[in-house]
Amino acid sequence: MAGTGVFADVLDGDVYKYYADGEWKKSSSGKSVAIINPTTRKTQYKVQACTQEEVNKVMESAKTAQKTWAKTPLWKRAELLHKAAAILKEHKAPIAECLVKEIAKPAKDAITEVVRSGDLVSYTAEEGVRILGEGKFLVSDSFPGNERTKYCLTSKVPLGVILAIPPFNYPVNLAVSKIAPALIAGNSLVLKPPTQGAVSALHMVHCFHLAGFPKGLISCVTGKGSEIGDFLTMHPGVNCISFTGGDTGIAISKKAGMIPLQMELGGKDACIVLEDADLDLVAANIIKGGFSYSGQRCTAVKVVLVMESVADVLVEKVNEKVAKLTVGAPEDDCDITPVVSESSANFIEGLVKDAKEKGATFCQEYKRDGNLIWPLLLDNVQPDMRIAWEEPFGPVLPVIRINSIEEGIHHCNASNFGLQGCVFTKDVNKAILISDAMETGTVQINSAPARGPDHFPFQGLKESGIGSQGVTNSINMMTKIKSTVINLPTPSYTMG
Ligand SMILES: NC(=O)C1=CN([C@@H]2O[C@H](COP(=O)(O)OP(=O)(O)OC[C@H]3O[C@@H](n4cnc5c(N)ncnc54)[C@H](OP(=O)(O)O)[C@@H]3O)[C@@H](O)[C@H]2O)C=CC1
Ligand SMILES: O=C(O)[C@H](O)COP(=O)(O)O
Repeated sequence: MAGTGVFADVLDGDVYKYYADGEWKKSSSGKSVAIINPTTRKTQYKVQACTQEEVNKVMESAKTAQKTWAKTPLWKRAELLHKAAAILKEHKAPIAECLVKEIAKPAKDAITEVVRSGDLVSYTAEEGVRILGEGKFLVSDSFPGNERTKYCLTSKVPLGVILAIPPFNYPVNLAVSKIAPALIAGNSLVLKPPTQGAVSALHMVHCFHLAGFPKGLISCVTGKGSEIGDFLTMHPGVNCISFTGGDTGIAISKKAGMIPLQMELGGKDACIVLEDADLDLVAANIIKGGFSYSGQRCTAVKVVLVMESVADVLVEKVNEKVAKLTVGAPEDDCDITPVVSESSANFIEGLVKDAKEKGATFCQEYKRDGNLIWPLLLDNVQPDMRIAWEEPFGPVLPVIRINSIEEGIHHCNASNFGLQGCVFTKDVNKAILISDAMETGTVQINSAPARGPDHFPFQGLKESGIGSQGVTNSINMMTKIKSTVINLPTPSYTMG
């Protein structure tokens, strides 16, 4: 159970502690931040509201710990990560329990998130050993005007202190996707978990603690992003920020100093459906892509662009499946569970009302109880409706009927976002042309968008992000190239 057994140290009375210098601590602020259970809408947990002074101390320890960690052999760093991964998986049940309570993730998906996270940590350890164990050897005579007098040796070196800020929807997985590459590459890491999801993240951090990482190498400071966020992201001790979330990331990019940024932001992933598509496959993917975790995935299908000639049949097939979705509590493993907060539910409702006023066809009756919103397909959505462009982050999916492929591509590319998209057709040649024309970081052919498997490159164009993640890209992003050049007094040619 959360906060008990091996996790007892994390809890003090009814407030979870923060993690600094290898210890669980109470904040000197004497204040806490409440985490509201999206289902009961009552306070479920409380976390420390850390102070700026505490953040300063964490940054200092992170800097000191990193210097020693960078001198720790790569195989030893990998060994500790494998240990943490095993502990994480062993304790999947209490961590999943937190995910259910603080972000209303369906019970089975919560377990999957923790197991997937353990696998990600192990995979990163292995990948790190491979790619960080290799460098480059260059010789000078390949560049015009040079003799073979210079040998250049390159290797990848750590950046220093990495600040990781994940969002509420995958507070464990999107935290370890930053922690593991940072650590294997020889960096230290400061985690600022999302408030909704903080307790799951604290339990995950405890698994790293139990694995025996050096003091100060990993820290976790809690508090509202709106209160300590700027102080963290503009802190001079931070050498790199890896952020996943919404528009906040755009503001951070403008404020951060001259440091590498990895930004994974919002999306409006389009699903383009051609006349020749297998409509049963499309309907199944729209359900999985649009409604899993109640649409609260950056990679959720967020607009369907279907050719008019097959639209009626597709909408009917999707509606049949929507009717079968179970709606209710995450503890009961329902398909559709309450969205993360009341303000999120209100925002979604605003989009629905706007679509109603402007004449969208409601395939189901709009129904809401607290934060629980029943799945809703909106047909005949027009470009003047907000839902055609905005990201609901909820179980409401717009369908726009199109008369040409160009119209579909135009709608996709007119979006401010450019995360992923998908196209359904049996004609692979058309699929490739459409994929090339779509201004998104990834296009899936005949499947819904997805970030996983976690070693695939994952990146957004435009307002969807900066840089690329996925295990290998994240390790590379959290390192820089260091060159050593050996200058010879006379040219030397191999076997010369
Ligand atoms: N492209 C991708 O890979 C993904 C993108 N997302 C996107 O994330 C959004 C949903 O997640 P959500 O958690 O609501 O996103 P937010 O942008 O609201 O929050 C993300 C994180 O930023 C923190 N934060 C808030 N304000 C600041 C600040 N001023 N400085 C620093 N950090 C701050 C939050 O903390 P706190 O909770 O305390 O406010 C949280 O940890 C959606 O737009 C979704 O598309 C989600 C998953 C993957
Ligand atoms: O927030 C998200 O959407 C996650 O990054 C999704 O991961 P997945 O597409 O692999 O479920």
